[in-house]
Amino acid sequence: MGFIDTLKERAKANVKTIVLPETEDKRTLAATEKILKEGIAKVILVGNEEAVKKSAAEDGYDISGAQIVDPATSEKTQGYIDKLVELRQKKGMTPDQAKEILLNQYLYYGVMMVKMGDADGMVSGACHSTADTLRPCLQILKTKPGTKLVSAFFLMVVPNCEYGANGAFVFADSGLNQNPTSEELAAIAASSAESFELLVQEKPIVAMLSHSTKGSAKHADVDKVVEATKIAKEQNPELALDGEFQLDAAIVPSVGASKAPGSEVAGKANVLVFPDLDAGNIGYKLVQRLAKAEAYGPVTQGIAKPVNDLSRGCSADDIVGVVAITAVQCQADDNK
Ligand SMILES: CC(C)(COP(=O)(O)OP(=O)(O)OC[C@H]1O[C@@H](n2cnc3c(N)ncnc32)[C@H](O)[C@@H]1OP(=O)(O)O)[C@@H](O)C(=O)NCCC(=O)NCCS
Ligand SMILES: CC(=O)OP(=O)(O)O
Repeated sequence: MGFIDTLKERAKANVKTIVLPETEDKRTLAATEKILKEGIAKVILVGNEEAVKKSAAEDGYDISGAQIVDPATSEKTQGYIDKLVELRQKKGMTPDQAKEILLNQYLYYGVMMVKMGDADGMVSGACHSTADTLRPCLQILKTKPGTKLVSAFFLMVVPNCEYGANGAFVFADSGLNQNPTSEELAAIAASSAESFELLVQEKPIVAMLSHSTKGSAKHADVDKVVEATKIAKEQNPELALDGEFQLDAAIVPSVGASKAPGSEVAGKANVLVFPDLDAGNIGYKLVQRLAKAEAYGPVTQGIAKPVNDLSRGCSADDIVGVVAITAVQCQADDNK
C-alpha cells in the first residue's frame, strides 16, 4: 500500500467533513468525485448550486454526494457575518464589509464554516496564492492554545528512496514564514516533529538545515541556525534533533558520519527544517519536479483548526491527498 493510501484508510475510519471553497476550479470538482467515491471525507462545496452542478456536469464529474452551500441563500450566512464582525471589529471590520467579504470571497466563507463548527476542516489554494489562502485562516482561526506560531510544511513522498522514512519526509517551513528568527525556527522544528509523528507514525528525526555542517562555514545565516538548534534542544530535550547540517550530512548516512561524527541525527533525518522560505519552497519544488516526489501541502501546523493550502500547480490527486491529511489532523484534534 502506498504511503498516501495509508492516510486515506485512516481518514475513512472516522469520516470528517471538509469544505472545498474553490468551486470555480475544475480540479476541485474532479477531487470531490474521487474523495466521495473512495469515502475519504464528506465534502461541502461553496458556491451557487446550479453553477457548480453545471460545471461538474460539463466534465462528467459526479459530485452528487457533496453538499453545496450558497452564501447568498444559506440561512447560516447572517450568523457568520455577525461572528466575523465580532472577531475583527478591533481591526475595523464593519457589518457591511463582513457581508461583502462573505458573499464574495468563498475562502473566508469556508474558514467561517470551520470556525463555527459547520465543517471540520478546509482545503483551498488550487487557484489562490498561499498568502491569499492563509491570511483569512490566520486572521479568523488564530493559533492553537500553547502555540505561538503557525507554520506550513510539505509531506514529501520520494519514490525509490532509501533516505528518511522510506522516502517520506516533512519539509518545513516551505509555505508560510518568510524569514524566521531562531526562536521561530525552533518552533517550526517542534511542530514539524509532531506533524511527522501524526502523519508518518514513525519517530521524528529532525535536522536544522544550513549551508554549513557543525561550523564548516561562518556567516550570520549559519549563526541563526546554530542558535535555533540550541533553543529547540533546550525546549524539546526528548526530541532527536540536531544541526546545523548541510542536506547531505542530514540524510545520507556515510556523509553524516564523516561530517558530523557522533550525532544521533546526522545521516538519518526525516524532518528537514529549512533556514528560510526561499530554501524551503525551492527545495520542495526541486524534489517534487526532479525526483518526481509526491508533495502534499502546504499543510499548516500550530493553527487552531485544520485548514490546509495547495500549490496552484497541484493536481486533483494532490487535493485528494491533502484532504486525507486534513481529515487525519481533524481526528487528532478530537483526541486532545
Ligand atoms: C501569510 C501572510 C500573507 C501573512 O502576512 P500578511 O498578509 O502581511 O498579514 P499580517 O502579517 O497582517 O497577518 C495577518 C494576521 O495573521 C497573523 N499571522 C501572520 N503570520 C502568522 C504566523 N506565522 N503565525 C500566527 N499568526 C500569524 C497576524 O498576527 C495577523 O493577525 P491579526 O490580523 O489578527 O493581527 C505572509 O506571511 C506571507 O505572505 N507568507 C508567504 C506566503 C507565500 O507566498 N508562500 C510561498 C508559496 S507556498
Ligand atoms: C506552495 C506554493 O508554492 O504555492 P503556490 O504555487 O500557490 O504559490
